[in-house]
Amino acid sequence: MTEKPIVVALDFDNKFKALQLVDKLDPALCRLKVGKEMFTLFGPELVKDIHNRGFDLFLDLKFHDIPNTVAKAVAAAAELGVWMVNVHASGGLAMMQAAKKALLPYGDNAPLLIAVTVLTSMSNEELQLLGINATAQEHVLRLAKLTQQAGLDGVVCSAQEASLLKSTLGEDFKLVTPGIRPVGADIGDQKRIMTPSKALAAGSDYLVIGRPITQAADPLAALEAIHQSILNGE
Ligand SMILES: O=c1ccn([C@@H]2O[C@H](COP(=O)(O)O)[C@@H](O)[C@H]2O)c(=O)[nH]1
Repeated sequence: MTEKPIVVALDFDNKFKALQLVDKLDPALCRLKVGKEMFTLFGPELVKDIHNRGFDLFLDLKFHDIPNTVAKAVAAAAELGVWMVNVHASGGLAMMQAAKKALLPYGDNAPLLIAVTVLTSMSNEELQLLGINATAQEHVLRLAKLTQQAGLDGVVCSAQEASLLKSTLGEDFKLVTPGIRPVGADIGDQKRIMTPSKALAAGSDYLVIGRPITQAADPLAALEAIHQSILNGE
């Protein structure tokens, strides 16, 4: 199992409340993710606040634009010193290659660069509505192969695709899986879900978990219960 597989998704509209939670968490036990909501509201200052508290940060901005623009955005993320950054694989091979190239000057200090395949909130039916005549699993595999061809470090997918991707693309290709729901948790808008321990058993390297922790009455207890469920293999 990857060291510190849990990535807590900080989706808050209030920086004070977010940092109150962060201050209760231990950077030795989890990593953090900041996405579009918090970065739009609070910007690079929030990234500094989180780094100052010793956490690895996944900047989940899912860049999707022409190659030149994405390359510059990814380099800007590297300047912030984040641990991981992402683009949309559907932006295409040239875009992903440009993003990868933009990180070369950062050498060993470059963030991990991954690509979103099919959002975990999407079902086979929604793909059909987009004119994609493939199942989510087939489309994830296609985009993950393209991502690997572009030289990226891994993909965002659902844990439901993890065993297929690990066996096809190899152990080193990182699988970052949102759509994680502990037994009994509210599913919300997620469609392709799995429990934390099953996701790890299926081959997920990192579990992105937001509302089951952040919206819990006691977020720290919720996180500890997830750790325990992993240790127990539940
Ligand atoms: O396919 C994707 C890509 C990103 N996400 C992000 O992960 C978290 C999940 O939060 P929950 O509250 O655990 O549902 C959220 O920040 C999404 O933007 C995703 O869910 N699926």
